[in-house]
Amino acid sequence: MNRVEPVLTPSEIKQAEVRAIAEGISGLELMRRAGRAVADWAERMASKDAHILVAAGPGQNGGDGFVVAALLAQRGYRVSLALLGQMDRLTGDAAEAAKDWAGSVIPAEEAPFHEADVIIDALFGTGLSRDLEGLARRTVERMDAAGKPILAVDLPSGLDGETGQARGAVVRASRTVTFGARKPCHLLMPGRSYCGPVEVDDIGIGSAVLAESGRLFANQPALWGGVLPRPGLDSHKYERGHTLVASGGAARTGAARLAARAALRIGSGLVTIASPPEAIGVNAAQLTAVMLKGCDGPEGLHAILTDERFNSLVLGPALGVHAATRAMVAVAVQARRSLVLDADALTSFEGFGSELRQAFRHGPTVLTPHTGEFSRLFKDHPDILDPPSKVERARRAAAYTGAVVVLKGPDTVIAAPGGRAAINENGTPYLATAGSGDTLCGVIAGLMAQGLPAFEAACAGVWIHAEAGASFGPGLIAEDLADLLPGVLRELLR
Ligand SMILES: NC(=O)C1=CN([C@@H]2O[C@H](COP(=O)(O)OP(=O)(O)OC[C@H]3O[C@@H](n4cnc5c(N)ncnc54)[C@H](OP(=O)(O)O)[C@@H]3O)[C@@H](O)[C@H]2O)[C@@H](O)CC1
Ligand SMILES: Nc1ncnc2c1ncn2[C@@H]1O[C@H](COP(=O)(O)OP(=O)(O)O)[C@@H](O)[C@H]1O
Ligand SMILES: [K+]
Repeated sequence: MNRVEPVLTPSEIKQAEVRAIAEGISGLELMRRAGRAVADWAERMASKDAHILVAAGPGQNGGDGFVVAALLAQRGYRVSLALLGQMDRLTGDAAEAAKDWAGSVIPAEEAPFHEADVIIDALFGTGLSRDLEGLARRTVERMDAAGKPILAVDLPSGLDGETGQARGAVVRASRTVTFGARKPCHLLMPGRSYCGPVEVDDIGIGSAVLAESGRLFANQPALWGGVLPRPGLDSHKYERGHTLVASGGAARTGAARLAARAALRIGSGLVTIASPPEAIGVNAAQLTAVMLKGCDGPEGLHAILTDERFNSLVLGPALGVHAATRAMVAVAVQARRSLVLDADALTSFEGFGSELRQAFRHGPTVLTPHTGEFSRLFKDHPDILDPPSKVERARRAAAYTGAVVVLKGPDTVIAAPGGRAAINENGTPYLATAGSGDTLCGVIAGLMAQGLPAFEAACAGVWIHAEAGASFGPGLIAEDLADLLPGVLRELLR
């Protein structure tokens, strides 16, 4: 299993750079290594007679560009360099690196992007601090419109390194070479879609990066693979947990069954559907290994939960948006079982979001809203909804509720109340299909039933669910997902 991959924000990578410099390497040497890493990748993109155009910006990202230009010229390429800004305004290591470049410097407004075979985008990196306007914006737009292969230095210019949002205009890169660690913009949408494949070059700051990391990670098996449940030789089913999934009324039972089957497939020893009396017949007709119990509203749930063996619950899928659903959540919270809340269990709190303040701090709880549910749930909380970073929004929701928050989408973010967070990236758009979220709830609840802590269960559940979907691809429907889980588990547990 590979190592846990930290993701560093622009300010954290800056700290790591400072730390590395304090430990003895010079800033200029870091810049030279960064430039060399980019030049090596440029060589893989360009034929020997290629014309390579480096677009350098006014800061240290531009400094990297000067190093790349000088190296590629030394290696025999036809290289031109266009500068956004003035040579005599370059500062720090960039001013030093610019001395390596003996060629002419073309003003950015005259950069011949159309004549290049490969463009090196060294306009802006982690230091972009506001929306692009005027010449900076026009330069990014012209570079993009040229339709040439673009190799981005650190990140595609115009992307906000922390949020992954476009700031006015963005370069669409064919490949990106970044330094030390990936930044949030390489994983979050829409940023990820502008980067192309992202190469991380250590440039000698690996240990400094690790020292500055600790709060944000790429969601990969290395993060949670070590705690995945493995039944012992003498395990019996109750040791593998008993998941309870609440079903909706007679016309709304499918979502619960999707969640229940997924919980069973991921390894929960037993799974029971708690069904309203009028839906027992419908549910019974379609269940085999999953068990069934009558459950009439909050009182019914309370009665079932007197059996301590139900250790993990799913509430929400097709449960109905009303006060009774809120009351069922209250019963579940009182019972202090592992709890996954989704869909209607979240939407029922629209306008009642304040009731969630620290509501889940006593028991392991995971909330799995998609963007719409998230906005409804916290509509009276601009402090949670407003931050431009999806990671920050999920973290604030987690801190507010005391639950692990899984903010779903193509770049699902999982955040714990203490600030630990992970970004998922192994999904497929084919997961955008009805009932796929219900299955995810079952996977997470089934993992918690087997003893995984909420954050690890949520991270593992999101990754496994996405991997299952991606392994199927086109034509995927939610019914397929549970039966794809064994294949993913088999690989993970090898
Ligand atoms: N960290 C590391 O380990 C290493 C980092 N390295 C490299 O350093 C890069 C970070 O350098 P950086 O901090 O100088 O930032 P950078 O992206 O060049 O931009 C700042 C410049 O842009 C300007 N500016 C900003 N916004 C603007 C706008 N909207 N429109 C117009 N101008 C705007 C801003 O000017 P000002 O805001 O002062 O007006 C300033 O001049 C990093 O991405 C990596 O490539 C490597 O060399 C080695 C190891
Ligand atoms: N474009 C996408 N790429 C990857 N995963 C996606 C994409 N769109 C949706 N998903 C995933 O599909 C699932 C959809 O869940 P949800 O919106 O709750 O669906 P439903 O309510 O129909 O069950 C989530 O796990 C989400 O992360
Ligand atoms: K760049």
